[in-house]
Amino acid sequence: MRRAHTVETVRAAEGALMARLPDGALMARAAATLAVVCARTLPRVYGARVVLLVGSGDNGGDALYAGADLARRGARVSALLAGSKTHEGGLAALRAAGGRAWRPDEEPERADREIGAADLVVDGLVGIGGRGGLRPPHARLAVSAREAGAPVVAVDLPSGVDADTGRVEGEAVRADTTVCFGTGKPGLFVDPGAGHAGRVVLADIGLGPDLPEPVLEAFDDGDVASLLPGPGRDDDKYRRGVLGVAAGSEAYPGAAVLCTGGALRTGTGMVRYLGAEPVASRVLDRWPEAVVGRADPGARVAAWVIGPGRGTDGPAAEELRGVFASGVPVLADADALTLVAREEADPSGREAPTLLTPHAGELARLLGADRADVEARRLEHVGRAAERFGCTVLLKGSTTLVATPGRPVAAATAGTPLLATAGSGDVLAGIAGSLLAAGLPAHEAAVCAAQVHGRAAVEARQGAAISATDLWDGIPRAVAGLGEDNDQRRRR
Ligand SMILES: NC(=O)C1=CN([C@@H]2O[C@H](COP(=O)(O)OP(=O)(O)OC[C@H]3O[C@@H](n4cnc5c(N)ncnc54)[C@H](O)[C@@H]3O)[C@@H](O)[C@H]2O)[C@@H](O)CC1
Ligand SMILES: [K+]
Repeated sequence: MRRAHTVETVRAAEGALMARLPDGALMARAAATLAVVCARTLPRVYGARVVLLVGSGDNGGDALYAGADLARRGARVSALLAGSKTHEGGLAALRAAGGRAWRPDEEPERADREIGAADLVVDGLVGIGGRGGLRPPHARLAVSAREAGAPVVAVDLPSGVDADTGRVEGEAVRADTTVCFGTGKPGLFVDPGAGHAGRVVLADIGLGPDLPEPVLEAFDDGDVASLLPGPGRDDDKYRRGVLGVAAGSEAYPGAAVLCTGGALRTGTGMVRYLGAEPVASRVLDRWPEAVVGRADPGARVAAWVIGPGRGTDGPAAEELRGVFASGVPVLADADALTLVAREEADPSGREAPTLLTPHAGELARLLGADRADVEARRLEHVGRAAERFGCTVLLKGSTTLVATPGRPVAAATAGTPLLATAGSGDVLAGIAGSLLAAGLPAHEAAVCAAQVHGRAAVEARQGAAISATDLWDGIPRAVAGLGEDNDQRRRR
């Protein structure tokens, strides 16, 4: 699992470490790893054309020292000095190694040409000292780098991405690889920043002992595989968990079928679908293995999923209050979230695990915030919702975030735009509900479900457009794929 810290904590940790080390030692460590990654990106270092985009801070310094290393190994290195000043030591090292340096604001077309002809572009415009959208000439260089065919390696984070939030105002560099120093930055794992970072490589510069708890943890397939419950030899269907599904209504029967399918395909012991006819029969027609019964918040289940397509009328609100009053884990989605936003039901006093799964619009309503604000600062808003309702909140989107009070926010890294399709959220609710019923804590159930859901979309159609029902087939393949990865890891 990769960890991320805010700029403030990174600066504090760097300060503490630097006080114990000789001057320049930390930057030398950073630049050495950066040079190794750059060299690996090139088919051959000798003779390669490397363009460094250099801003006025230490991020530019890292790029210059790494460029000097590549120049010593025979690369033709050119540094475009975009800032009002330049890291002196780095510039001297580059020149001593035979690299060139010049100012692109004086000859912008020449800069475009040089970037266009490069074998590798290194983005050292701004790092954690960046504030707001990129200013000229940085912005123009970011665009040229994006349009050039060469791979782009970003230093610490892609310039133009806000390190703490992932926000992008205006232009930003699009990297193929980001080499981040000491620890991840949240903006590398939260969209839109995550979409600019490419592959994230962590360079250990010895910051570990000086770092506090992270603000964010990014979960990949291996992390999720080790958390997923497998069916044990002695398990029967009750031990694997009975999930109560209170979803769907006459107007929206599909939600009931989709959610039940999501749960069954994840491997839940048994689904009890609780709702009226004709929806119950529709569920049974598609999933004969489900057990159906009338709506009953007192039904004996290990966990509940409530809300998708269920409606927001008086009986729906009463049912939700009844389910919240039960002592078992509850996942509330869709219409249930509307009822919570209207204060017709309140999960905040619950002691059993509780998971709310809003998209940005629903989260905005839950917090009385603006949707565009939620989209722009997802990390902050998901954390705020978790505090407000005293439970776990999963914010859907291209990077799914999961917040639980007192814990680092989790990011699931398997998001895909393929999931932006009607009914996909109902399937997610079923997957997460199944994991709650199997006994996973809400935080783990949520992040595992998001990862499985993302992989299921990719598995289902190998990149082609999908509909929500395709996800059913993708789920077992996704779970099996995660397990394989884990087995391989164990064998190594
Ligand atoms: N502090 C340390 O110990 C280490 C720092 N390192 C590097 O140092 C970086 C941080 O260095 P700095 O604090 O000098 O900051 P940066 O190099 O990230 O950027 C600061 C400079 O960029 C300019 N700038 C800010 N926002 C801008 C914008 N939107 N458009 C154009 N210019 C803008 C500022 O005027 C300032 O001159 C890290 O990201 C990392 O790359 C590494 O060398 C590892 C060690
Ligand atoms: K950068």
